[in-house]
Amino acid sequence: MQEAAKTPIASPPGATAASTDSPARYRPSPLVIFSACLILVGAGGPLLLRVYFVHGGQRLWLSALLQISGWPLLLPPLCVSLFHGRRHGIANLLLPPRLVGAAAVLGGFYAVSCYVYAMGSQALPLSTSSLLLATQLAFTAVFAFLFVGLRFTPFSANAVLLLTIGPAVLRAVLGAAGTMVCLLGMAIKGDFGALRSEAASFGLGKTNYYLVLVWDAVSWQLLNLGIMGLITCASSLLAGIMIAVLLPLSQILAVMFLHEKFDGPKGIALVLSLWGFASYMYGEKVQQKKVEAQKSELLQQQVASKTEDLELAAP
Ligand SMILES: Nc1ncnc2[nH]cnc12
Repeated sequence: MQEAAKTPIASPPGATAASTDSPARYRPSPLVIFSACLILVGAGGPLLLRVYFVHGGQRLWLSALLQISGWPLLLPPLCVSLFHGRRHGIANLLLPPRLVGAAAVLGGFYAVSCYVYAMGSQALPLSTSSLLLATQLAFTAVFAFLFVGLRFTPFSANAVLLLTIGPAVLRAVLGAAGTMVCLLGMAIKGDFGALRSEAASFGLGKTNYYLVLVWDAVSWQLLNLGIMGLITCASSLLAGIMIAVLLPLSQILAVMFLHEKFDGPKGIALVLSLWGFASYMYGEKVQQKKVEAQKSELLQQQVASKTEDLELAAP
């Protein structure tokens, strides 16, 4: 998308390469569409976390764990990728230990950030905590501006190829490290002992208590998988935009399932986020048209110079 437009040498793996002789049209790749859908389905993560608190849940480390612990869901597709990639040599599939170490440290910070998000979700209505989630876009935009103005070289193109497997591995490492921190926090705070009594007194019943926990963990994982997919296949900016799009969706879900009020400021936030999304899409279209126009101009110049050469060479 936007970052891809700045990288004329290689497109990100998920971008549908437009051939030079096809009409100038941008089509998001199936992977990009799939990742965007995962983010929309992942809206269930913040919703179910709020359901947990609204109906009597109180354990903060447990709710941080829910946001992280779905990472084993990545293992089956990861094993399939590794199995398919084995003919390129197992050494090529292993990530450098320093990178794995860095992901593990980040996993620790991730656990703390999930704990803080859980505090927000406990104290605030879903529509307000979603508003905070959407502010990620501002940070993403700044970091995308700082780091992603880089052009693709053969080395970074190779890195993109490696990264098609890398993010899933890194996410699993991040999740495993974060899970350890949350389990430790749960043990210290006595969450394991409190689980049974919390389930027994849960407003929606014992079975629903466990269902809420399981589906919340799954939803958060889908949300984060979608975010990672968009970052890898399109751009971090588009990922940020999609997270911001979760805002109106969360507001609608909050009104429907949690009977939250829909007041003026929330309406303004909703209009602004939809406007921002539309503006991004429009900008993408304009940018893509410019790139395609440059491409076809270049093609015409090449054809003209070839014709000239042929005319000169003719007897
Ligand atoms: N991507 C994310 N954003 C905010 N909170 C989260 N908790 C788990 N994943 C999260």
